[in-house]
Amino acid sequence: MLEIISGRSVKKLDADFISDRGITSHRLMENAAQAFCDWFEKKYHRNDRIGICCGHGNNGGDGLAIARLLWRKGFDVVVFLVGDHDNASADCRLNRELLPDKLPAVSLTEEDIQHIEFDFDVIIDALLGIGVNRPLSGDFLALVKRLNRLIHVNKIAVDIPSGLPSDECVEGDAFIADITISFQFPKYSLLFPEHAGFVGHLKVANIGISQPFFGQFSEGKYYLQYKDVAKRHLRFGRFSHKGDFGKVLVCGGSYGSMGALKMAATASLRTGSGLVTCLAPKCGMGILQSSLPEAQVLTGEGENELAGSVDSESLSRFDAIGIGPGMGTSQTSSCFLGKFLENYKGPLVIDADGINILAKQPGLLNYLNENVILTPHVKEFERLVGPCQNHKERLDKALEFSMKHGCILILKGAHTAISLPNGKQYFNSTGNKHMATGGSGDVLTGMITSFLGQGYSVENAAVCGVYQHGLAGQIASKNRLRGTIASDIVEAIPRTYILLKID
Ligand SMILES: NC(=O)C1=CN([C@@H]2O[C@H](COP(=O)(O)OP(=O)(O)OC[C@H]3O[C@@H](n4cnc5c(N)ncnc54)[C@H](O)[C@@H]3O)[C@@H](O)[C@H]2O)[C@H](O)CC1
Ligand SMILES: [K+]
Repeated sequence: MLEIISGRSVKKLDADFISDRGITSHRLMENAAQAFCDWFEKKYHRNDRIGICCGHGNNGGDGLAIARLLWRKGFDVVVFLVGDHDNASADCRLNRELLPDKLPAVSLTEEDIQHIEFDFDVIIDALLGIGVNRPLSGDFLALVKRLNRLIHVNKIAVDIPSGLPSDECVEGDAFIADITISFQFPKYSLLFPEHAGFVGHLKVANIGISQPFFGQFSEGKYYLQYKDVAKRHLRFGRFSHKGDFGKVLVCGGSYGSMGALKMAATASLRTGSGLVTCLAPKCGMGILQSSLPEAQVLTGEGENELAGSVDSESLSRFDAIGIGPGMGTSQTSSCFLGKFLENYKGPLVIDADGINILAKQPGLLNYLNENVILTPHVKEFERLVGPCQNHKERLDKALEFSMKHGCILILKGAHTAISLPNGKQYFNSTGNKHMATGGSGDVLTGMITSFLGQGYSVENAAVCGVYQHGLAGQIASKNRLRGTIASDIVEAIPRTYILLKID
């Protein structure tokens, strides 16, 4: 797993790594530049015209090293220098001295920036990195604004788009990148939805700092990787039977919202559950039986919404339960949820209207425990904890909530955050914008419920569910783009197992 550490710890991390390995800071910068160029070379052509904008700190140093390496490989490169290069950082200065004589390097003043022509196919932003300590102004601001106005140019940020602080929300302007190549781990603020428009597509480049080094600086925040997820999966043997794959119950649905329950139940089946039962109001019987013949259907007391109660003995027959999709938030459904929480203490996912009911009846929060996973999207989360000013505050509150109530909280979004009661937070690296479609959350509920039913720990069910849900979204949207619907995500779940090499 990639540790996400704060900007203020990066300098110390670099210094410790350098002294431990007996290398120079220049070498580490060279590694960073090389990692960038290895990626760049695969994507761009020698006849692309490349402008590299370099500040006077180490981010600028990275830019200058990148310019030299690309030039040596035969790329058409021009360097623009901005900032106080008379007082540049040592490695920035050294890389400036190492620039080949023939490589054009132009110092820009605020005045030049307004008039100079930027006729490039690619702009590389190495103006400011994690050392930014104030909003952009002067020549930096002028250049960033100018670059942001350029069209038909591919814009790439080195480490972080210039102007974005590494751990906080931006104030003022920042470089708008199509792609951000962040070194070693994604800087925390690159995961904020407020910054999505600046970051573009996020890639992480390994610059050779080993994981044990990160361990010493751990702040309990991690970016999920393929291999971290694969190893959390349980393996089933040749003689496994459907009982081993778990019996799960998905509860919810109401008149006009039965599709949500159907989606969750189908996702449980596609994730591998041995037996899936739906518990719905009476109006759901025909719909569910005919649209999902593989599932069993139980109906509760209510005609159009879940009503009354189910005794604890009946509930204890299931290995895991998911509750909430499409259930509505009426008084009747709220009473149903209250009685359900009183009677069921096993592995549980609460989603959608289940969460909305908890928000309306905070007394029910007392039923949360270490077996429970909550999966709110941003609006549901704010109903639960109150309005937040920005995503950073949301993430802090999510962790607080999880620690206070002893349950797992999954805050859904572009980099879904899984908060654990032990204070750790995992950030998802899979998924894309095409998953922002009705029913996508119900699919996640079904997947996590399925993993719980298969005997995964709550943490592993949450991690595998979130990661694989994103992967299924990527597969589903590959040839459908904005035409992707939630059922396509369900259909793609089996292929995530192929990618993860898990049968
Ligand atoms: N392990 C790694 O991740 C490595 C990262 N590297 C790169 O180094 C930068 C961080 O470098 P640093 O010198 O600390 O900071 P900056 O380059 O961002 O520049 C700081 C410099 O700029 C001044 N400054 C701050 N804010 C502003 C502003 N708004 N306007 C103008 N000037 C500003 C500040 O006073 C300093 O003088 C990291 O992001 C990576 O790109 C290394 O290459 C090695 C490994
Ligand atoms: K940058």
